[in-house]
Amino acid sequence: MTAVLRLDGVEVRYGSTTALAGVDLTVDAGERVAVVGPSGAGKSTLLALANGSVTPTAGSVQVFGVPAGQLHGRALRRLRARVGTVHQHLELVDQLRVVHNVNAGRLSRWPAWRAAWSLARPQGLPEVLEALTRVGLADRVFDRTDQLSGGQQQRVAVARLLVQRPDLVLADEPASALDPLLADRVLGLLAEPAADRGGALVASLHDPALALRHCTRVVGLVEGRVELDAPAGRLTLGDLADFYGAPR
Ligand SMILES: Nc1ncnc2c1ncn2[C@@H]1O[C@H](COP(=O)(O)OP(=O)(O)OP(=O)(O)O)[C@@H](O)[C@H]1O
Repeated sequence: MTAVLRLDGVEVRYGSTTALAGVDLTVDAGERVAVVGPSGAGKSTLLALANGSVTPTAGSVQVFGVPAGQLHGRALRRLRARVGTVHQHLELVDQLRVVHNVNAGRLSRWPAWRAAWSLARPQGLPEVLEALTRVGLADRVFDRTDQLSGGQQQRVAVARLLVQRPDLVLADEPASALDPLLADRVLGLLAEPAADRGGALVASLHDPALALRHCTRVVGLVEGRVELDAPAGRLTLGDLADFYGAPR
């Protein structure tokens, strides 16, 4: 079986900073992986490798069996359509209405004329409304995105991913601005491709309880190295507190 994501001996350096050092990690279909670790441990860098926005200084990264970073043209677009990211900084266009930001999730599947036409007359509205309903924002579809709160904008980014329908979901702190009920709802949505379509979820999560509730596996990074890799079912909140070195 081809792994959804495979990192072999990966190192990433930004100038004199080593963000990841000798990381080996294989994520198989159906897995929901929580990436945990202190601030600066390399979690975002790991996710960025998986969507090709960062290339390794050493080692190799394969996504669905294909070397990421070595693709061009149609093959690259095909891979990008299968990988959906909820970025830590969301990457929404503030001045656009919510509908346009959600539709951005499927631009790679649309011809250029349809994408351009959609700015004047939004295309595929039923699917956009369905995605927004699932994140609890159906009533904000035509609002300007910068009029939404931080947590609402985070849910727009999740709705954008839902209309994309990716197989591999990469989520960088996707619930950081959400209340506990919404956080659970959003994690459930992000886990669907892993549960239903043979995809996978890799999510950076600072909340250990969310990680244990929604993920099948926990990978812990410390200073760019994998220091913990265990099935979520074998870990307790106390284990994760120990991992972070928190007093219990
Ligand atoms: N573009 C960059 N240029 C220089 N250094 C960077 C860059 N991106 C990340 N780093 C450094 O790489 C290391 C890992 O950063 P990364 O963002 O992957 O950590 P993180 O675990 O996601 O942190 P956080 O939990 O605070 O988001 C840090 O020391 C960071 O300062």
